[in-house]
Amino acid sequence: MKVAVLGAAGGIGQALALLLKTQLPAGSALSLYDIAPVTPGVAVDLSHIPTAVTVEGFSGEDATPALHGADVVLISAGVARKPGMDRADLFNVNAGIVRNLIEQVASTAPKALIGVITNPVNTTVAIAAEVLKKAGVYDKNRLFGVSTLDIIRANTFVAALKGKQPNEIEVPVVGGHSGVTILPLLSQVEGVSFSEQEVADLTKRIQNAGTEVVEAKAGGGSATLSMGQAAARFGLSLIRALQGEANVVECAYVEGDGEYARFFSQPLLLGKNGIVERRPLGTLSAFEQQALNGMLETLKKDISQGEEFVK
Ligand SMILES: NC(=O)C1=CN([C@@H]2O[C@H](COP(=O)(O)OP(=O)(O)OC[C@H]3O[C@@H](n4cnc5c(N)ncnc54)[C@H](O)[C@@H]3O)[C@@H](O)[C@H]2O)C=CC1
Ligand SMILES: O=C([O-])CC(=O)C(=O)O
Repeated sequence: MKVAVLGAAGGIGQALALLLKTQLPAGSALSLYDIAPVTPGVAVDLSHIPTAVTVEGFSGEDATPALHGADVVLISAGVARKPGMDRADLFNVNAGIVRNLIEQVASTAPKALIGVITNPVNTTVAIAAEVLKKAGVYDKNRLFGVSTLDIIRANTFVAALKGKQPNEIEVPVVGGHSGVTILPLLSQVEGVSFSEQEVADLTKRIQNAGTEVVEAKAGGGSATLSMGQAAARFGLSLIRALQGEANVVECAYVEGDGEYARFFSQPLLLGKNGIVERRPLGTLSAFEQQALNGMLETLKKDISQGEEFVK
């Protein structure tokens, strides 16, 4: 299996590359690309770690040398937030970067499973879909917005509140990946229950967790290490599914049946061709139903901004 990371010299990219170098199955290939000239050096650095995963690094304007034969492409290229900014403020710079990189994926690795990390995810995934469509290679079962960070944060916060081990907790998080569009389904977490106040407070903390990191880093960027971990979890799940493992389920932001919005994060059964089954959201509490209704206008606006950008 070959995994390409685009944006590999950045904060997320380097953390992700390290985790993939140490956790991909033996015999895998890791291919790193970033516009930054340091990228081949990042690959040389990683290549000294004794695992059976080969590493190559490419820099400059052309991503295609990194993409040949890629089974999975994870994209974190672009700019990150500073305090006072919203994820949507990244659109002006990141929309063009994602369009350009997806055009190269479309021409070089059209069958790859693509995970978009670059913000604003609610919009960049719509851009990616439209670019792939224009190129005639769009398959909605192969394109994912990576929202795994919301899930691992939710697991951490719930475990801490309830005195559980973080690995015992799995919170489905649905919707999108910014502000009110992030909706943790706390009513579905097994083995714990919450007061109304706890639900309100936890939901708000999970929705604002990105901003919590941006403010704590005080102008030095946004979440990189936790996002590296989240992207590694998601990328490794894609690889396990591609290799035929059964029952690999992850939430991600994908095109579905449009019941709520064209793109929506929901639990997905993954397989050798990407999404095998979009799982229903299940029973929602009154709080969750209200939050779901309340997010749709924002989410739809974010999506149409991406669609319009490519038109
Ligand atoms: N989906 C999610 O949950 C999360 C998404 N993010 C987003 O991920 C993105 C990256 O964040 P960081 O790694 O912290 O930023 P960073 O600034 O540390 O790294 C970004 C990398 O992208 C590269 N880059 C810029 N333009 C490029 C281009 N045209 N082609 C190739 N590479 C290019 C830069 O050289 C840099 O190495 C941001 O948009 C951020 O908002 C961040 C955290 C969570
Ligand atoms: O908040 C940001 O800008 C980065 C991000 O998406 C997150 O940490 O969830």
